[in-house]
Amino acid sequence: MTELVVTGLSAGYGGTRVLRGVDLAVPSGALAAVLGPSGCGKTTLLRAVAGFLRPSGGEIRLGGRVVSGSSFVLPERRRAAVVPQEGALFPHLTVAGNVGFGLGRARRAERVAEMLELVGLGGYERRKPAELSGGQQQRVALARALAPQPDLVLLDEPFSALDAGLRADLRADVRRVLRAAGTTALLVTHDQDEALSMADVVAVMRDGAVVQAASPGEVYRRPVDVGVAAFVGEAVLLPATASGGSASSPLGRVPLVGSHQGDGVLLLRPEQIALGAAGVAGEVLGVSFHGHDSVVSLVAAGARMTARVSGGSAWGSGDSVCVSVVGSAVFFPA
Ligand SMILES: Nc1ncnc2c1ncn2[C@@H]1O[C@H](COP(=O)(O)OP(=O)(O)OP(=O)(O)O)[C@@H](O)[C@H]1O
Repeated sequence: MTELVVTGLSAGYGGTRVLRGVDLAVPSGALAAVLGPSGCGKTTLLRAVAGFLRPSGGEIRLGGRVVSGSSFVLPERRRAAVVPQEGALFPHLTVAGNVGFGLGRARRAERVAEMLELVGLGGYERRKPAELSGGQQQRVALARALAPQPDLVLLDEPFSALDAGLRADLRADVRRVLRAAGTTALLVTHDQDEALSMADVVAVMRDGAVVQAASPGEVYRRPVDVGVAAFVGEAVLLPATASGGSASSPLGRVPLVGSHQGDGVLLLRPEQIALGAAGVAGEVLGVSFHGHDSVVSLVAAGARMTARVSGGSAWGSGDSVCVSVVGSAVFFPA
């Protein structure tokens, strides 16, 4: 059982502080995605957990053992494996040589075969990395990371170099492989789709701290503030005045999650904005088609917003529409 618990972690480079009190708990066997804008400290957190960086304060526990804090455990003694962005394979070694690198001789061949089977690359043992696609190379990198049976796998934007289709396939595969191995994992990404679709826990970072860590559904539906709301998924933010379980807004009275009083901001998601026969009058500003759905930008009662409608949109620029709200909104007091 390898729970990862990070408490009040501070770290930086030279005199510059990057992590400012990071708190994060990843249950044993869970995958946590660390999501945040460029430069917020995601990779720095991963490097501190791996042991490549000595934190200036706070604590990291791995499976109950302090690896950073009152004592400092060297990276090679942490039983953590890193899967970097790309280019991590030894080019002169075969696939089998890469996966078996660092394994004891006794069970090496058996373990290599087992790992390659797990990542769907049985039969590729003799290939060189240059003879593999980008996605296959990342699978080999994952197989190599898992081969020594680490307690924790650290993935640093492992899909960023791949095209969209391959990325989606590989995400699902990596999730399956990590679950099958029962390994606790930390995935650094700036891709919200990746975080929401893969993770058990999404940790949103901002300015060197975790501002919310919860299940993907919780972070999407109950973001802790407007910043998280706008960063995770698309947000429709409307001025509103709350009284009890509902609020008055440009789209009329909207039911709220919880009870509030006074002025603030309403959060709705584009799929909660319905275009139909009833509601507040609005005008379509533009439509972007995405295959499975379309995003309609519009203005209603002086407020700009976007609606997500399934399939091809029946609307076009300049059309008059009636706008209503589906479900309840999160309210952030001013
Ligand atoms: N080796 C280093 N020396 C000095 N400063 C660094 C070093 N590595 C990163 N930084 C700085 O630390 C801050 C956080 O960097 P980090 O790589 O952790 O961010 P990130 O959230 O992973 O960003 P990205 O999504 O762009 O990879 C940035 O301001 C960066 O410039």
